[in-house]
Amino acid sequence: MAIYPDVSVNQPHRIALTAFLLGSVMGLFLGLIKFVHLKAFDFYMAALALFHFLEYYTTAKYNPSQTTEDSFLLSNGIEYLLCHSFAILECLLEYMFLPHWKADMSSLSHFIVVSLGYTFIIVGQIARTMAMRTAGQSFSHTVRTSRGEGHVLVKNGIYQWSRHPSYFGFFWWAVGTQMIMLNPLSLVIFATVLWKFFRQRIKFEENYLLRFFGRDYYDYKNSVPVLIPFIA
Ligand SMILES: C[S@@+](CC[C@H](N)C(=O)[O-])C[C@H]1O[C@@H](n2cnc3c(N)ncnc32)[C@H](O)[C@@H]1O
Repeated sequence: MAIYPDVSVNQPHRIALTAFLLGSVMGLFLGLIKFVHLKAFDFYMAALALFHFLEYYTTAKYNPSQTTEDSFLLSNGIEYLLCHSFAILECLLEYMFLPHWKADMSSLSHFIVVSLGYTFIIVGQIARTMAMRTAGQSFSHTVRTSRGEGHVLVKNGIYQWSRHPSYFGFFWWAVGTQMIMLNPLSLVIFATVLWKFFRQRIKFEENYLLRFFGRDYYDYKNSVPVLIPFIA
């Protein structure tokens, strides 16, 4: 088993450039927070850059042999790209036409939604990163259809609380990003698209987990929830 990521699928100049660009986006938007009115948009861009950086970093640290340039998860499908593009557009257009509504934190309802949003982002990111760390070699960005070397059933750590903690984290993180920006349309779109995606993915993934681990996975599945609403 390789200790370091395979350099042929982790070309150093590309990894360095991608990490540099993600760090620059994060630094730029965090640096601008002091000077802009719509601070939530800056936090969103910084959270997005941090999320993609951590996808690669955590894979490289805890599952090095399976790390590739795709571990940044920047090519995460057209729907993912469309959702984030729509969210940026919605945020900026609503701000253009309703600047006071968008950045108004004096109303109690805005305050509650935004505070919950930041909580979801933090909890979601921590859950996602902890899941990748705990699962280690058992984690893979694509669902395994055959049991690979080093793939063991993980039930410890954060997997005691949710049986799909990285999906739980991703879902709540994404919902939180739309809540902090007070993006009503994108909130509905993100929640619906991700809910459908994870419901189908969990069904598919669990079919294989039951084949790999049999009764052990069956018992685990029946005792630990997912913690995404209405996904049993
Ligand atoms: C993207 S990871 C997601 C893991 C898990 N669904 C989660 O949300 O943390 C997908 C891979 O994890 C593996 N996997 C999922 N749950 C697992 C568990 N409890 N133990 C070991 N492998 C697991 C699946 O076989 C699949 O190849």
